[in-house]
Amino acid sequence: MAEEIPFIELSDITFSYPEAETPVFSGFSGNLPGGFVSLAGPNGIGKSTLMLLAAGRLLPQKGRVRLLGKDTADFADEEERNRFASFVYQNMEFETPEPLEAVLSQVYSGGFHEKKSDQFYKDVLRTFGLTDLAGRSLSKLSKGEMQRTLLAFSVLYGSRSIFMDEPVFALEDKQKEEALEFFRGYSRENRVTVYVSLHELDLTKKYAETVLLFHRGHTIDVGSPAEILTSEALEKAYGVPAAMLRQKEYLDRKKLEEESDLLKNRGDSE
Ligand SMILES: Nc1ncnc2c1ncn2[C@@H]1O[C@H](COP(=O)(O)OP(=O)(O)OP(=O)(O)O)[C@@H](O)[C@H]1O
Repeated sequence: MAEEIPFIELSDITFSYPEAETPVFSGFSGNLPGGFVSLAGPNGIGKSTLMLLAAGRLLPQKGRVRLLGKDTADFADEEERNRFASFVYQNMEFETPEPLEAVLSQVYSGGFHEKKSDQFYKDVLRTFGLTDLAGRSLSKLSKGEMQRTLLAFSVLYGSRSIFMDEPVFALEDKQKEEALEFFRGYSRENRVTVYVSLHELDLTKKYAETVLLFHRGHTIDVGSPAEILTSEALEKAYGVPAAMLRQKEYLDRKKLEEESDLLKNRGDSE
């Protein structure tokens, strides 16, 4: 039987940000699975960096990263890289005055879905609550509306995998659940791997097929949420009693909101 290719294969990678004192990863190796996968673990442990490396947005200084068997250093161009993976960053802004509907349809028509259908397009807009915003200029969207737009972009674009860094923190609770439910179904039905970093463990428990729990010293526990997210493992990973994790989630959410406000204010004053 042919051996199955791991979704992500990290071989002895070392990665440091410019001018950082310590590398985020040093001589790290491991295979990570596909499916609908949530990344959990303390702040600054390397969840975003791992996704950026896997999606070919960053390259390691040493070692190799393979995504679906392809060395991320060997993408012929941006188009090939985007065909393999799209990336939803934590804070993205668009200054274009174009209406949402025009940009969404450009993303769909210029994207990688082989068969395009009006019904699918409409369903995506409806799922993310964008139908009534179709005429709104992208630069006039609220934070939550922008996050819903980015989620729709990632689905309409049709890459073989989607990486998303804290993509739902500004949404209302019901919208978060609807979005994650949709991505789980989309991932299964279309065999598209979706990696999502989420600071809310309850959402990971409810929706993820697989969780990656990052520990200091770069071990990553991999398995189903029920297997991995035990009180003992969480206390070890986060270094706080499991009962305090809700308070931590609240603080993480505040931090994400503050960072995003800071960025917006900076953009507004420029
Ligand atoms: N652009 C950058 N320049 C320098 N250092 C960075 C940069 N981005 C991240 N880092 C550092 O790299 C380390 C890993 O960061 P990363 O963002 O991957 O962690 P994370 O687990 O996603 O954290 P969080 O949960 O807070 O988003 C941290 O020490 C962080 O401060």
